[in-house]
Parts: sequence; C-alpha cells; structure tokens
Amino acid sequence: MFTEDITAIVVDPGSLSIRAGYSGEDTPRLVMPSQVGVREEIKIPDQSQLQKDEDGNIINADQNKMVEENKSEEKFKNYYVGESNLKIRRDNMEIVSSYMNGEVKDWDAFEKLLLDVYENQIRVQSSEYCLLISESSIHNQRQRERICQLAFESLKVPNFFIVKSGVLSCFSSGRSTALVLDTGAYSTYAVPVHDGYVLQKSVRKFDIGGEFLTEKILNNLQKEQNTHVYPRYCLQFAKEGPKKIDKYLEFPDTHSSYEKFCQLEIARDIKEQICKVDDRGLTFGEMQLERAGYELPDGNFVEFDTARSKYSEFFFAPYETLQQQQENEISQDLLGFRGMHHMVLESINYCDIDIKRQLFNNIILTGGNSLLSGFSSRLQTKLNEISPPNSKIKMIAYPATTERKFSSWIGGSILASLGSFQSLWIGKQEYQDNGEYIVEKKCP
Ligand SMILES: Nc1ncnc2c1ncn2[C@@H]1O[C@H](COP(=O)(O)OP(=O)(O)OP(=O)(O)O)[C@@H](O)[C@H]1O
Repeated sequence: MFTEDITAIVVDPGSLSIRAGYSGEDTPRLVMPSQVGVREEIKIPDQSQLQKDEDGNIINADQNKMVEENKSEEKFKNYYVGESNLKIRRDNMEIVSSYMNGEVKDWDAFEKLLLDVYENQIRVQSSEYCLLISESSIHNQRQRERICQLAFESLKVPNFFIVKSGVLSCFSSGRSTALVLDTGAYSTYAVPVHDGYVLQKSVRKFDIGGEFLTEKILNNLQKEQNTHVYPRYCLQFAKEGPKKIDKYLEFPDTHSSYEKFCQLEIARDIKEQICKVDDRGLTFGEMQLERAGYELPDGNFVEFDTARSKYSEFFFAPYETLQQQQENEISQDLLGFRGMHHMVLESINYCDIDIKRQLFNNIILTGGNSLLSGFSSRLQTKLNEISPPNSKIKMIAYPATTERKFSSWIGGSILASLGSFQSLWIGKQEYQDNGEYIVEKKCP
C-alpha cells in the first residue's frame, strides 16, 4: 500500500484487456477483455403503454396494436461487456475491439466498457472518484481530448488526468528516466522517457505482439495438424465424465468473430503454456526434439515440437525466419521491423547523446508478451551483440508476472496517490471553463 486514502480509480486500457482499480493499491482489482460483444436487437414493447383493465387484461386492441407495431420495429445495438457476458454464446453477436494498438476503435463500445468498469465490476459511482487513465506513448491530441470529454460528460468524474503508458511504466520502477520496451498483445513500443516526459521523436512502434504467436498456434493446429479447435460452447459433455464428449453442437448463427474469439482463447492458453523464445541458439533439428503436449477442451491431445520456438524467432530475426519458413508475405505494418532489440537500439540512437548512457543503463522490459520464457535473456544477448562496445546495458525485467503485466497500471496507482500530484488534476470547473482542450495544457 502506498497511501491510506482511496481517492482515484486508475484505468489502463489495452488491446486485449483493460485493467482497473484503486490508486494506492499494488495490483488492479480487475482485468477484463477490452473486446465487447455487439448485437442488433429489437426493443421489447413497453408494456406500460398498453391499455389494461383493472384485472390487468389488455383492452382496446386496435390502439394497442398500433403501439406494438410502432415499437416492434425499433432496433438498437446491445453491448455485452465483461468476461462472464462474453462466455455466453449468442446468435449474431459480433466481437469488436473497443481499443487496439493504442487507439480507441469504437467509441460507443469504449464508453460501455468504462461504464461497466464502474457499475458492474468495481461497483462505485464514477462521480465520486477522480479518474487517472493511461494512453498510448505516441501523442494523440484528438483522442486524449475525446477521452477527457467522455470522462467529464458521460462518467461525470470530478477530476481527470491522462498519462502516457511509457511514463507510468517508468514510475512503477521508481525511475523518471529509462527506455521502456513494452510488448503487449498487438503492438510493441520502444519509448525513451526523460525526467518523466516521453521523447516523442525517438519512440519506435510496430504492430506486433503476443497475438502474432497466438494466431500462428491456431493456424498450426488447423492447417498443419488438421485439428479443428472446437470452442467450449460447441461441446456437449457426456454424463459419465467431464472429458467425454457426447456430441459437438452446431450453432449456424454464431458470428464468425465470436467463434474466432473463442478459438483464440484456447490457442492463447496453449501459447502461454508451451511457447518460448529460444535463447540457446538451437537448430531446427534440436527444436524438433523439444516436444510438448496439450489437451484441448474436447479431450483431444495435440503435440508441438518446433512450433514451440520457431514462430517467436520472428521477434528477434524477422527476415531469417521468413526465409526459413518460406513465407514471402510480410504485412505493411511490419516493413522495417528488424527485431525487438533493434527497436531499443534505434530508439536510443535517436535520443540526445547526453542521455544515451542513462537509457542503456535503464532498459525496462514490460508487457504480457515479454513473459514468454526466454524472451528477456534473448533480448539481453541480442542487445549486447548490436550495442556500441563501450555501452553498459542494464535491463530491468521484473521476474514477477504482475509487475511485468501491469507496470503501467502500477505506475498510475503510485502517481495518483502521491500528495504532490493532487494539485495537478484537471478539475470539473476547469473543464467547464476551457472544454476538452485543457487536457493539452495540463497533461504532458
Ligand atoms: N505468461 C505468458 N507467457 C506468454 N505470453 C503471455 C503470458 N502472459 C500474457 N501473455 C501474452 O501477452 C499478451 C497481452 O499482453 P498485454 O496484457 O500487455 O497486452 P495489452 O496491453 O492488452 O495489449 P497492447 O499492449 O497491444 O495494447 C497476450 O498475447 C498474452 O497471450
């Protein structure tokens, strides 16, 4: 605990999950999917408008028919938010990303997500707590202004602040200057932070992260191993035991995005359990000997050998991997990606010579993808290989999963509970006087 008073809610949105909780606490209270389910539904006629007699029987059939007819055509988008809601399969429910690669992709879904955090997850009134939210380390004026507007207008928060996630990761380790390598679900950033400010011109970002591997594992199962990955909702278990399938159910009206969402969940679990980054320089043959098995939800057993390490090679040797695996295609976003270690070096090289030494000495490794076994040691080895001979490299890679996964949230929790920070909040009155433009003046 950092403080006695609980005054703020800290929110750290990511492409795959959103983290939220009270300032001053060590870990977020909740981590939930940032994807939401959306379905077009028909409004159920308001029964109170139907004319009824004293006993509750419907009277005046013609007029009531008109009420029903007008109402019955009213369609609206229903949002299904949160893990338990997304576990339930619904016909035609599409999965949309509210937030992706540092950008709000669907403002309605994002608003619903934030409202759900307060109303159904943490269960507090948003009007009673200050809100500190993290944002992408790449400055996006229009987006932060809109988030500020959403916070004051929809959530009705009393005070608001927005901070770049690279800065928060730095604070989480008690530093104000460092190079943060944040590798998450869909994107990786190398962010130089100096005295609590992001050096914008030197930030490097590529749209690659842990979900690149998740997709590869799913693809490996489906195309190379010819194994259909049945989502859990398709499985009807026999009464005799939980692992005995009675039958595979079919739901033709399931939206393809929902089926994929459920399959990726399984592939992600496989990846987190068996994939790793090779940090011993294994040959393809040696990788083949390193087998690992996984039991799918339907009880089928699958095995992986080279797949455990070969896909993650892309993180450190993208061109060699493409050649070896005979893939010619590289997505436009990844043109110029030479590996995670090169991102770090390029970012430091773009900084002023005076701070380079300090950055080499403080390389913070964070983000869920960095938890892949072998990732940090391979990064360290590769950095040693490409850095100038006299540079002393010190990497800060916390062994604890929590600190690695939630470093931005933890930094926000510390910041929002500091006594010296309390005068920096954007207050409601300031927002009313200046509008959302105040965010550029007050939040670096
Ligand atoms: N123990 C683990 N081993 C391997 N990968 C892991 C582990 N834990 C989490 N991951 C991966 O980390 C990724 C999620 O990371 P993180 O939570 O930092 O992403 P995010 O903040 O939601 O997304 P982004 O940073 O792209 O906006 C997922 O691909 C997940 O599978």
